[in-house]
This record gives sequence, structure tokens and C-alpha cells, in this order.
Amino acid sequence: MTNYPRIGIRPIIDGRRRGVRESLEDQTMDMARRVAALYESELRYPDGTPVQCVIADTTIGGVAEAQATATKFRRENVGLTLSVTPCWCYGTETIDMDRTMPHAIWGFNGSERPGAVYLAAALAGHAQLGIPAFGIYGEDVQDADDDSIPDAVRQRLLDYATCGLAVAQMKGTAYLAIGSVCMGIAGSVVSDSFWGKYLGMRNEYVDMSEVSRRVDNEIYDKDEYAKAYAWIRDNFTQGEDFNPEQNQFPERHEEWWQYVTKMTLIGRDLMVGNPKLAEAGWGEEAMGHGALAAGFQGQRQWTDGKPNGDVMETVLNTQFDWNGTRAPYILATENDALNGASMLFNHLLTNRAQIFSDVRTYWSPDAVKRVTGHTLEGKAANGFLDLRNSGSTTLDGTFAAQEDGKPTIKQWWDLTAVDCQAQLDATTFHPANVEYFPGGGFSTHFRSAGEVPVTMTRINLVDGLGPVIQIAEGWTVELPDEVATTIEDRTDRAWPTTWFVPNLTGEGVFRNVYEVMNAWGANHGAISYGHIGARLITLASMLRIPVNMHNVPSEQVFRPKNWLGFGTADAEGADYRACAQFGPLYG
Ligand SMILES: C[C@H](O)[C@@H](O)[C@@H](O)C(=O)CO
Ligand SMILES: [Mn+2]
Repeated sequence: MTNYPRIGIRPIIDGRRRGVRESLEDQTMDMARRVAALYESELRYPDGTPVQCVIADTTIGGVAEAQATATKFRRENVGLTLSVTPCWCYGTETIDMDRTMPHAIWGFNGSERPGAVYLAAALAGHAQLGIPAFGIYGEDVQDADDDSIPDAVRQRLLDYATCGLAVAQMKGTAYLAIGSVCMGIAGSVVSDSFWGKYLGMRNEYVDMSEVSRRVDNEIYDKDEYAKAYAWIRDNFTQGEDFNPEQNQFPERHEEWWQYVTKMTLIGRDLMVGNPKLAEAGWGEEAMGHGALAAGFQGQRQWTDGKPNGDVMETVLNTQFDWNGTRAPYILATENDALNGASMLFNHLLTNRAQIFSDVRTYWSPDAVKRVTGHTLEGKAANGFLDLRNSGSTTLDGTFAAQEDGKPTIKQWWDLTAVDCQAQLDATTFHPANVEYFPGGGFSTHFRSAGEVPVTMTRINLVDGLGPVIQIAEGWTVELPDEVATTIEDRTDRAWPTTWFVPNLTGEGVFRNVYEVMNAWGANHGAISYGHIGARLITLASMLRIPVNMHNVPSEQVFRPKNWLGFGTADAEGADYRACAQFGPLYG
């Protein structure tokens, strides 16, 4: 089993003996146990196992116990801490001083003993020492013997832990670039200072020739290949060839299917290794690159001569294959590492597959009317963004899986055979557009279901500033079939289609759909199921990545309390100032 990072829980207490400490021991330890129980029952790691907590051996009344706890937490692979207290305790004598992991404090809102006073004192210490920490405090006074966790507190506790675990899970892993810069796309210029200093990850690189070397030398598990190939041929429906006749090569399809299946196994093995390869004498290849995310350049040096990477990218980003259901592998198209990082954030916050797309076109109501005669209505009334990747994306992006009769992307452990079949039924694989992809291969086509809550995000690098992140919550929309086909025809009917409408707030770039398109910082976006903007903001603050645009309601925004010292009226400006002051987490 993967050695996932754990949540360290620190019960903080008033150190005075002869009555005070003794009277608080049970209540304080009990708070820690209740939070641990909450986390263990509500949160899971990507492999589906419950999140693990480590509670300090004793309550912490002073520095000696704080140090002993830090030692224990290092041993136990703790990646974030939460301090809890129902009472007054001694601020800087008890806080966790580790600057390389997230911290939060839950101060019980009681009147008998002042948990809130400790919270304020300890967070003032954090502000003064320059160690970011989140504060959690219930709105309504609770009695000392009330062991319930109020809903708002529960929400904050879960927000904090989910985001902190995302930070901790990235640390020490790798982004693997398979190939290098794709067609001059800035996001595929891999920035080791971003990955290393902000995410704590290393960059690994292999040339795309490594993929063809493994195909040529049969460096993959041949038994698994036979199973994978049979499954793909049985389950993937080949659709129409949209190429002009002189660009159709039906005699090569069989060879392409074999090749792209091998690429899929090889892409995965490059990322995470495969012990089967060692059994066949390929010990080094069996190790993999420890990659939590990867990217495949594809265009153009590979696709100009060989079958494209669309099937590989689609299958790896999907939550099932010939072996059944499983966590998705995060694999960015065009080696757009910044979109890969955006997908990774979304994935770690949700444990769900992620859609990679070009943010391709703004369709205004007038343009749709002119081209198709159709009047946009409902959520699409103000126009929509055409999200369409150049040939691949996760099959979960069909939203063919259903929860309570509604389209969704499930967590992989909840996917049923019916869900998987529905996703396959919604998808066709078309011979790739030969003008773009002279080496052939197959592209993935489906239309995403409408009325699904989604969040589109993207990290961009700005010279002189560093990374920034943009976040747009919104909904998918569907169009009548004829209108949809006309619009797809104008780009490429062989590619996956998702139509997206951001939630408009009437302010800034969210005053209309066009402005959101205009403000998008690059050609790609990472699209997650659900409205997860608030969690992305919290995660970004933990990593010190300022948010340059978002449409998340302000009451949902949750950042370290230190941010308030940088201004309270202008939250966006304060975020920039705080991120600049604290600098990257591992800088
Ligand atoms: C096939 C084309 O080159 C596409 O790959 C291109 O338009 C992009 O996807 C750019 O992001
Ligand atoms: Mn693209």
C-alpha cells in the first residue's frame, strides 16, 4: 500500500497543573479523537482507503510536548497539522513551527474556558512569526460538555484537511515530461522552479523515442497487452472516418490499434513502473519515474510519423480499463505541464478523473444564431465556451455515470459496471485527422452531458511574479443535435466536446461569458466535476499561488488568517501581497 501522508492532530492544553490541566485533559483529548474520527470516516486517499490521522501522545501544554509531538509526527509521515483546544493555552509555546507544511487551529467556542482566546493568541503568533495558519471557530457558543461538531466547523475542518492532504501528497513525487515543448506551447516549457519550489515535486524527462524503443523491443507485459488489446477492440466503438477519401487508410487501422494499446501500457509504466517488467529482465524500466502526473508532447515530432497519443491519454485519464475500475492517471495532452498541475490539483481535491481541454471558442448567442439559426436559451442564453481537446480526454468526461439519476463523474470506487458501459456507449473512436496527425491513430469523440456543475481552472506563469491560478465555476450545457453537429463540424467531429457556461457575478471578468474567455490565460483548461473553486483557493493559498480571477462566493473563501494582515477590504490584492511575502512553500 502507498505510504500516504497523515494528518497530525495536536490537542493543546493549559499547562498549569494542580487543577486546571487535569480538569481539561479529557475534553481536549476528546476533541482530537472526534476530529480524527471525522477525518477517517469522511476522507479517502486516491486508492480509496480511509485517510489516516496521528494524534499526539499527550496533550500539549508547553514546548517540550510540542517538540515531542513534532518528533512523533516526523516518524509517522505527517504532512499537515491541526491543533485543537477548548481552552486558553500558551500561544508561541505550543504552536507547530514547521514552515513546510500547512497548519490550522480549531478553537472551541465555549464560555467556561476560552478556546477562542488561545486561537487568537496563537494565530497572532503565527502572523508575527510568518508561519501561515488557518483559524477555525464555530459561530455559536457551545456548552463544555457538548461534543458535537457544528456544521460550519465541520465544513472548515474538511476543507482544510482535503487541501492540506493535496499539498502533502504532491511533496516528493514527480512530473514526468514524455517529450518536450509541443508546438511552442508555453505551458509545456516545464519550469522546475515552479514544480520544485511551489509543489515540492521533481521533474523527470524522457524522450518520446523511449516509447517507440519499448514498442520495438516489446518492453511491456505481453500477457497484459493481450488482455488490453482484446478489451479495447471489444469495447471501443470505431466511428466514421471524417478524413477526405485520399486521407483514409483503413488498411492501417489494425496496426494503429495494436500500436496505441502498447503506447497506453508504456505510458503508464513510464509513470509508475511495473514489477512485471523486472521479471522479463527489464529491471530499470520496471522502476518507473515516480510520477503523480505526466504529459505527452505528441505533436509534432511524434504524431508526424506515428499514431497519436489520444487513446493512451484517454485511457490513462479514465477511471477504468481492462483491469476494472481504478484511480485515474493524470496525463496532460501536449505536455502542457501547467495544465497537468491544474488537473493534479483538481484530482487531489476530489479523487475524481479530470477533463483536459482546449479553451477553444466563445460562441455568442448572435454567432450561434447566424451559423445554426438556433436561439440559445436556459443556462446557455448568454453564450458558451467550446471546450474541445484535440483528440483525447477522460471517458468520465461524458458524464454518462449517474448518481440519483443525474450525470456525474464518480469517485472510481463508486463506479458500477453500468456506469462504465454507459461511458463506453457514449463514445466513438475516429481515425485521426491526417492533416494534423499524419501518423494516424484514433481520436476520442463524445459530447459531455449538460446541466453538470463543473469548475475550470488553470495555472499560468507570469514573469517577475511567478505562478497565478484562475478559477471559473459553472455548468455544462447541451445543444440540440443539429446545432451541436454544425458546431462540431466547424472544428473536428472526431474530438471530444464539452460546452461550458461560467457562473456570472456581474463583476470584473465575470460580467459576461466573452470576458471569461478573454481573460483565460492560456489555450488549455482543466475541468473538474463539481464546484470546487473554494477548495482550489484554499490550496492555492497553502502553496502561495495568488488567484488572479475567480467567481467563488466570498463567504466560501478560506485562507490562512495571516492573509488578513495584508488587507481586508480588497481580498484579491491581499492575496497577492501575502503570497509574495511568504513565497513558495519549499522556496
Ligand atoms: C491539432 C492541433 O494542433 C491542436 O492540437 C491545437 O489546436 C491545440 O490543441 C492547441 O492547444
Ligand atoms: Mn491543445
